[in-house]
Amino acid sequence: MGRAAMIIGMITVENLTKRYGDYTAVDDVSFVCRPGQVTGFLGPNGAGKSTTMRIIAGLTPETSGTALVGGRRYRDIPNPATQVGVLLDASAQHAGRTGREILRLSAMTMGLPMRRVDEALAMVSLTDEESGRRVRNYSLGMRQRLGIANALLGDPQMLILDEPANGLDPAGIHWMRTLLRDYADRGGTVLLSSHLLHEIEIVADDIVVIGHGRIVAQGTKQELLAGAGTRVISTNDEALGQALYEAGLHAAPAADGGFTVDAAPVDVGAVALERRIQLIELRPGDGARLEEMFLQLTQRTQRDQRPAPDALSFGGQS
Ligand SMILES: Nc1ncnc2c1ncn2[C@@H]1O[C@H](COP(=O)(O)OP(=O)(O)OP(=O)(O)O)[C@@H](O)[C@H]1O
Repeated sequence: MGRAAMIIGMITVENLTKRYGDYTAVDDVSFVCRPGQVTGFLGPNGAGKSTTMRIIAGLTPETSGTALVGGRRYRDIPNPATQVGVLLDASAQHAGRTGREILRLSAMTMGLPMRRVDEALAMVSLTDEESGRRVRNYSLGMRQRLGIANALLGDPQMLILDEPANGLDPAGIHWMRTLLRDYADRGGTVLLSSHLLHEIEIVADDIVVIGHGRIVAQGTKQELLAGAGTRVISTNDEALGQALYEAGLHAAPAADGGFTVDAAPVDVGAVALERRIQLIELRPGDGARLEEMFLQLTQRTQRDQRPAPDALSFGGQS
């Protein structure tokens, strides 16, 4: 494949840095979002997700580095909304207009036929009655749906969504996941941010974790979860802990009983078998370590300290 074919539909962020005075909001960030994949952009509040996405969407100038969509800077793309759909702040939509008016204006700006407005409204399940109401009377969930409709209006190849699940109820969140999965399965590229690990874990193929402006982990979901070791619970955890220790395996007690062990399930099972310890549960770890890392990151953020990036580096390449 030639370089031109490779970059179609890719979002490429390279050594991106954004400083506000002395404060570095985004610090040498690099990652790639690929067609057919949902890339989850995960980080606690204030980590730099929105700033990175605003730079990608051409709304905030970078201090250094590059952010390209389909090989070009956003502001160099003619009629960009037909290439990349963006939802950054659902509450920023004009409160005095109706949902339908907002979409009609966008369609006109993009030179799209008005039937796209109905198609986009149908895609996000906003009824005629709802789309005829003024946005100031919308719930946050309805604003998110309208924002997603706006992002999808130009039938773009790429989507950039900042915390789109905010304000959605469980059914709404399920609906959005299905929509994003289908969109990616049809070859679309999705960059999706969230401050909730669980939300990202369910829908994303690739995960980029950011804290204090820096990437602290990135890779495919499998890669990041593969490092999660083995979860084991037995009828005699005291004996199991001793046996694992003697076998030279590092085992950390888990909050809900048993251990998370830095080894493959087959090795943990072998130790238990040798000591005739009955197991109740033996399975690959479920991202506990990713969760632990993310929790540390969140706690550090709340204490407003800078983390030592090395102490947090995890799994795949960073
Ligand atoms: N215009 C600005 N001037 C000064 N500092 C800013 C500006 N915009 C963002 N910041 C700071 O940059 C940091 C990153 O903010 P950003 O909004 O990108 O984080 P985030 O990961 O999107 O968080 P959240 O989940 O809370 O939206 C924050 O500390 C924020 O206060």
